Amino acid sequence: MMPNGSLATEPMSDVTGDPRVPALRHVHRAMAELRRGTPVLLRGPEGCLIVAAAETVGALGLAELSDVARCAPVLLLAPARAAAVLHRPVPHATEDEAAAVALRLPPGLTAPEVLRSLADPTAERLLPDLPERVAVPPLAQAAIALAKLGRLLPALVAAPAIEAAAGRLSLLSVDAAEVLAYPATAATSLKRVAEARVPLEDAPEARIVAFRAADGGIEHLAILIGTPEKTAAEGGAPLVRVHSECFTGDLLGSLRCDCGPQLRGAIGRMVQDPAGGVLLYLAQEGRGIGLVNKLRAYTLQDEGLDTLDANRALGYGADERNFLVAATMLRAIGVESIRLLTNNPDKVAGLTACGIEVLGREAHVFDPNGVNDGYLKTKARRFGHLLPE
Ligand SMILES: Nc1nc2c(ncn2[C@@H]2O[C@H](COP(=O)(O)OP(=O)(O)OP(=O)(O)O)[C@@H](O)[C@H]2O)c(=O)[nH]1
Ligand SMILES: [Zn+2]
Repeated sequence: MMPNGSLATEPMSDVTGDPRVPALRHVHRAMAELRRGTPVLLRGPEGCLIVAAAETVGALGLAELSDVARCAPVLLLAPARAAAVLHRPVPHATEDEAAAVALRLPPGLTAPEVLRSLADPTAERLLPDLPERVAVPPLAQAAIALAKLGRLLPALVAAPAIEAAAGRLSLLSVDAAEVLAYPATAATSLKRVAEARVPLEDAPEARIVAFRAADGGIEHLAILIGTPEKTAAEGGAPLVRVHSECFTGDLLGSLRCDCGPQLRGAIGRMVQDPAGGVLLYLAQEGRGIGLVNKLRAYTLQDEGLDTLDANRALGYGADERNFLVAATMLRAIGVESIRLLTNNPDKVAGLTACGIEVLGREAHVFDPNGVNDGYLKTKARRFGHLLPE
């Protein structure tokens, strides 16, 4: 603590020569390349794979990819999306096959709009015939992971490639291992970068501490209510809420979810609690799939899927969040034993696995509002949320 009671902020890691920075930098740049439709070269012991996101790639990116490719490109899809495209289950034998299914792309199917229709279940279906399933190239798992990190649909045009050719076109290359390690590396590199007192309507003494990872990505926030650090220093367990950002619910008051009432309700509970509280506001919108994909998931939910199946139909897992982010922030604040405000047993397990001692769970239930009734029921039925009898 600084003499005035504020938390010391720390210089960014590249200043201090953090060895994690180069790997984080490569992966962060690679995500941005995919997002703007530029191919990226993945390197691994098995060779190189040139990939471009089906959602964003255009004619230029496809031409660059073909220049570098050693053979005709395939389309990599997350298995759940591939099953929908092929109208049949897609069993897998290897780790790469569990992460991705490869489909042959006859020349006419590489038009950007056809690729997008294969990637996106909410897009108009343009494909006349079912594509053929082919062998999954090495590094497919990292390719799918990179698209997900970029909050893109997990669907990529991909081909084994020659590294020198990619270099000639100035295409970015990144180690597949760095991509797979990125979530944990970024989470453990989080540092406090700013702190301010921000009186809130419901909590006049609130403070906000901002955290940034060494990749320079989007910041996560901790809202401190009362004196949770003092409670922790004296051996007590403050109340903690791990809240994943929800633009629609938190800011707009969307009725589709229960996030708004849970956010305000958590602050209200913490103000009343003599131990104080920490509300972690994590930049993991849509359970980690991003706002754009959450909107796509909503479209699928309007067509009859529930919140879990909608995520899967997009090629994402049911919950893509990384609770190491929360654990790292709590440790930085000095709070390692907590009472957790949640109905979600996965949050308790996730934080415990990251070394946080969850001494108790407190329910955080709000009545359905007439629109989110099905969503809340799905959370209880399919995510195992614990609701009072
Ligand atoms: N993908 C997806 N995300 C959603 C949907 N509805 C809400 N979310 C996101 O879910 C996250 C909120 O989840 P949390 O409030 O942490 O809730 P939880 O994991 O259900 O557990 P609790 O702690 O019990 O509330 C936010 O990031 C929302 O944007 C949906 O239909 N699809
Ligand atoms: Zn929400």
